[in-house]
Amino acid sequence: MFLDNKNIILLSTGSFNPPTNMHLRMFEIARDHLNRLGHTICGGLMSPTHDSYKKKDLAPSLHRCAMIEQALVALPWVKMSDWEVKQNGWTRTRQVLQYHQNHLNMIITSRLNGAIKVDTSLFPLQFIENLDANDSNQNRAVNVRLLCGADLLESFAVPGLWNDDDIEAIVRDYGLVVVSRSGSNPHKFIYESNVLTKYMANIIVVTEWITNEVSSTKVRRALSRNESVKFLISELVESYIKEHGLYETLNK
Ligand SMILES: Nc1ncnc2c1ncn2[C@@H]1O[C@H](COP(=O)(O)OP(=O)(O)OP(=O)(O)O)[C@@H](O)[C@H]1O
Ligand SMILES: NC(=O)c1ccc[n+]([C@@H]2O[C@H](COP(=O)(O)O)[C@@H](O)[C@H]2O)c1
Ligand SMILES: [Zn+2]
Repeated sequence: MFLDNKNIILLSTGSFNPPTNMHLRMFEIARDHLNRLGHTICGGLMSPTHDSYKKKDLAPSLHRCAMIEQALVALPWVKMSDWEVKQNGWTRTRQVLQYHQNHLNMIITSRLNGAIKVDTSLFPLQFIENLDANDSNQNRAVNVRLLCGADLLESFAVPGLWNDDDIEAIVRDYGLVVVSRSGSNPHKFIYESNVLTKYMANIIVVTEWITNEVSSTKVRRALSRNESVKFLISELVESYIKEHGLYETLNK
């Protein structure tokens, strides 16, 4: 029932419309915290949601993927996964976790057998090299965990947004790493949920003491007003946005 796997890949899902410095910092904050708890962070994944995820002012995934790639130049231990955006429609987060965990298991098995050729590009080279150097099966097992902000956790309570089965499977089979966000109270939220309390051992709450309330919504608003977004998003992402004229006007 409890995830005792120490090797972790952090997977963050979201719109990333556009990716902000806080999306990147979440990975760093989580990695520091989990290292202290004795886990090994083998890598990170950012998985942008499909275009059919109807969200206001959502830029086409082609641009969101390109912006994530630009943002990740500064964070090479995290990779962008375009699997979600390549599907025929929106994919539920449980299935996103499942796909990436299966893919990872396949890589681990194939490296062990040294036989089948599997695409390893989603994961940092260092991680793949470590797999090859490590011949113990036990040490090779890696758990994909969902990395999210506290607002995403709290969205579990929005009626009709998440299947109860999915919530249970996510906390039971994958686990959560939740970064606090001002205005949220993840501990209280866990306490008020029976299923989250049942699996609380699989939920790691990371308090972000250096709070930073940058959000994609605020960045889009600043861009549409022709205000500076310097130090809120990476310079490469900013150049990409300007080059493609993104977020110049917003829907009312
Ligand atoms: N400032 C922040 N603190 C903690 N978590 C954050 C922060 N900004 C984003 N996140 C997390 O990043 C993930 C992706 O979120 P998302 O793409 O919705 O970004 P956002 O900045 O909240 O965008 P939007 O304003 O468009 O909702 C979510 O898990 C969200 O909780
Ligand atoms: N039922 C589900 O699996 C479910 C519901 C709502 C949002 N989500 C995901 O959570 C993320 C939320 O992103 P936003 O905060 O940008 O809306 C997206 O990646 C979305 O696909 C999943
Ligand atoms: Zn959001």
